[in-house]
Amino acid sequence: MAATTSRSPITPLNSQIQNPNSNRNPFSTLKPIERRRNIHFHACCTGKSNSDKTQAIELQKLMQDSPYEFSARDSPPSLPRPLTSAQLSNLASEGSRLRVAYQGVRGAYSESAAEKAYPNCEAVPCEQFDTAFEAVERWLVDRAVLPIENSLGGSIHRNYDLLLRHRLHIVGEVKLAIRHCLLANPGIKIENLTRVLSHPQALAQCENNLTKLGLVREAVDDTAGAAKHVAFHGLKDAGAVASFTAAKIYGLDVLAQDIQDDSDNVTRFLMLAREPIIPGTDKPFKTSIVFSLEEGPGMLFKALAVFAMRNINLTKIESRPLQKQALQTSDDSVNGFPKYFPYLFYVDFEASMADERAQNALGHLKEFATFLRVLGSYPADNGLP
Ligand SMILES: O=C(O)C(=O)C[C@]1(C(=O)O)C=C[C@@H](O)C=C1
Repeated sequence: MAATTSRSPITPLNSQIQNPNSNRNPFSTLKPIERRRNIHFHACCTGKSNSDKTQAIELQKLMQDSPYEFSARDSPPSLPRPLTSAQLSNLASEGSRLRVAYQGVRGAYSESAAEKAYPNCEAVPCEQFDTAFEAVERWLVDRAVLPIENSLGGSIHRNYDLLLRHRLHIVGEVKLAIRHCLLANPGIKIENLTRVLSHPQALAQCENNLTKLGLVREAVDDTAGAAKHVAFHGLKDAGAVASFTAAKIYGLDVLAQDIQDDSDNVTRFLMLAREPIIPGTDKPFKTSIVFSLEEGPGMLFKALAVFAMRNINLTKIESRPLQKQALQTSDDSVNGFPKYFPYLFYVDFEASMADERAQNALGHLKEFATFLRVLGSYPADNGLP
């Protein structure tokens, strides 16, 4: 995978999570155990070493005792420890174990994506997407792997917004084939089910099949969390849409496999880091940017033309409302409402920032964009999902 450049200390974006004495050195002063802003890390991890395994077994016992999510607040000693300088120097060498944050609990697709992106990594579960971003910013982990779009369900808007709010860099992408199963407690049959729990994206990807089964959908934080909930509560009327792996972890039966509405169900995940990678031209690269434009006829057309005229292929465009911007002046509004809403445009294109065409295109775009940020330039995942 792509190597990082030198790992200079970062300043956390939000002063609430910055130690005032930190002097910008994350090792000397950041205290991850003192949780602020209500950060919850799931304490279980994919233990592979002996000590990790012992820890994982202990945590499993605790989880069995309690049907509720086990969080750092409940047991501070099991919080992920800050990286040591020795670990950091190891990170530069091939095959070292990176700590990679993902959203969800064990058995989530995001965990598989993290392991696909970084094969020897220690996948660190986080309750929310924001937590995963913050875990990287606070040097608790090295990377985050987060879903950004799915071939059936479309964009994961929350992560687009978080990409802008946080200052992490996209350092890679990984595509994962998503094969959903309908899971239930042992002995429960499909006809016993009245409702089904899962992540909203997963429910959307199985929309037609779940409608045919007449099941009421209930949204939860992640697919594996749904499986865990069904198992721990011994639910008889509810199933979960989750992975085969989640069925094994939580001891559920697989009532149906491949229940996604289309067999080609692929989610694209982004790999995020504190430092950007140095873009190359030795292999296919992609670049992700976000920009805003003045309101006016043809502005978006003009913006996209900077790529077309240089023969740069766009692979994705997403628009999101520009939040927290003051509403337009009264001259611009009709009956007290703004005449238009300001938008941000997220664009992915097939070129490296090391490519002169990309540099010229962005130079051109800057001439009339009101805001422009490069989110990352990274090797494209053109392999089989
Ligand atoms: O809930 C999970 O298992 C996740 O990893 C999240 C997620 C998503 O947010 O899109 C990831 C892949 C699938 O598309 C469904 C759910």
